[in-house]
Amino acid sequence: MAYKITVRDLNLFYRDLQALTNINLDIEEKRVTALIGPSGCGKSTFLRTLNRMNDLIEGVRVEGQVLLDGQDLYGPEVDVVALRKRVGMVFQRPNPFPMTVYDNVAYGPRIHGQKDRRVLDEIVEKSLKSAALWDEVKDRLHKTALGLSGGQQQRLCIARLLAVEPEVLLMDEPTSALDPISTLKVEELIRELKNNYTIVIVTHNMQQAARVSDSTAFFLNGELIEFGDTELIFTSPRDKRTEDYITGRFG
Ligand SMILES: Nc1ncnc2c1ncn2[C@@H]1O[C@H](COP(=O)(O)OP(=O)(O)OP(=O)(O)O)[C@@H](O)[C@H]1O
Repeated sequence: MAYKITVRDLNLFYRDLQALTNINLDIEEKRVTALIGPSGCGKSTFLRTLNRMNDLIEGVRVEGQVLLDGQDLYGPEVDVVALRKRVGMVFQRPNPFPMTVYDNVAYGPRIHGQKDRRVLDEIVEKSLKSAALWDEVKDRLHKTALGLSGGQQQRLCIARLLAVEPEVLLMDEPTSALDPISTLKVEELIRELKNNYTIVIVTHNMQQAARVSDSTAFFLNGELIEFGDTELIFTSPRDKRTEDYITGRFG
């Protein structure tokens, strides 16, 4: 089994508050890993350690190692901009830029120096197709992205990520602001995307974790309580706390 990301003895502090304690976890390549647990248990904090988004928060201190293809993300020579291109992130609320659909998707490639219109056209089409959005927007590429529905906007944000050819997609409750039909579309998309990408998703929705993920990690109070095959976690958890959570006894 190939591991894309390996986390070793990871601790994270927000000043005096320890938000993650001694996390050890291996994330498999081209699989979906779900992070579950009650509010405040550290899921989003952990997700952000995987592309150093926590660097943007004042007072954060990280100990331990996060290896991407064996290379420590927190090493001194790491180029954080290049890292975030390899490990992209989708947020709870879709956040398209106030520009056209086309320009949203072309934004990343342009920043990285791509100017050739034909190449950009190809990237935009390919990314929108990969995000299962092309058919819905091909006739409105040059209209504002803000006119799309919430679900379409979220898939556009995914297309925008795909345009810079990432390897890992981090998704922080990507469907929490969407209606049920848009949610199902994004879930379908996630299952498609894992053929080509390693995906880590935070979700509050147990059914969603069961539907989309291959592995599930259960966090509680900043600790990783249990990690394993999603089916096993949901049918025969080893830890009583995992069982209590997935059966809705708390959280
Ligand atoms: N920017 C921050 N500054 C200080 N403390 C923070 C910050 N972000 C999170 N925390 C704290 O770290 C702990 C973990 O928070 P985190 O947001 O990672 O949990 P979560 O499991 O993602 O929660 P939720 O499901 O509600 O989003 C909480 O105690 C939270 O208050």
